[in-house]
Amino acid sequence: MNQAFRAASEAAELQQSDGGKARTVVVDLGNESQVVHLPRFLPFEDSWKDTCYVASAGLPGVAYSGYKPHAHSWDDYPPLKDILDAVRNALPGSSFNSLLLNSYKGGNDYVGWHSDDEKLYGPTPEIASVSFGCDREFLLKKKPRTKREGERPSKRPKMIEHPDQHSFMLKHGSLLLMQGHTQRDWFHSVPKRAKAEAVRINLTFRRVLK
Ligand SMILES: O=C(O)CCC(=O)C(=O)O
Ligand SMILES: [Fe+2]
Repeated sequence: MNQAFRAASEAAELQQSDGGKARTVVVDLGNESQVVHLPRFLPFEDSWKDTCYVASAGLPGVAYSGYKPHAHSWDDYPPLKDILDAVRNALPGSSFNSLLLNSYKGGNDYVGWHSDDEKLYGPTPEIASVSFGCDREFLLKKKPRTKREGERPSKRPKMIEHPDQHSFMLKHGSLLLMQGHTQRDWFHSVPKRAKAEAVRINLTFRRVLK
């Protein structure tokens, strides 16, 4: 048995001493070949980093919810750069220069109501959201109406009434674009869903102003 196998099977024994809960399986394939399977090598809760931030060089740092993510370079993640290129091709004229990756390990992972209205995205941020993995619902809810600076009361009755809630099922490979005053006037969220068992990865491409 070579060194790597020995290390793996020792780890397997360790796991098996855990009341058999980890269900490590060591399969002797014969002829000095074997496979060791540790389904719970890392605890499910913290086996994967939940977020990752990628940005072009020279941009100011991003901070949200008291969290200041380290800015990785596009060269660190060539597949993410490829997706950025695909998004740019699909949306000519767009100028995304950063990306926030969120992973949802299952239906208990969620993003509460918020808007991405940080100053560094400017007054009308364009945000392109690409989803992979488990389908999850994405909700939009209109913010309570407050009178904006310099706004005069309108005398004309509103002709078009728009609904103040929307729901989108974001499927694997989908693209959702938030534009205009969506961040100023709307909240969005991805609520918990008991039935969503599989992992979902969401990428939001944004433009950080210099
Ligand atoms: O996961 C999603 O679809 C949305 C994520 C989001 O709202 C965010 O990263 O700000
Ligand atoms: Fe968001």
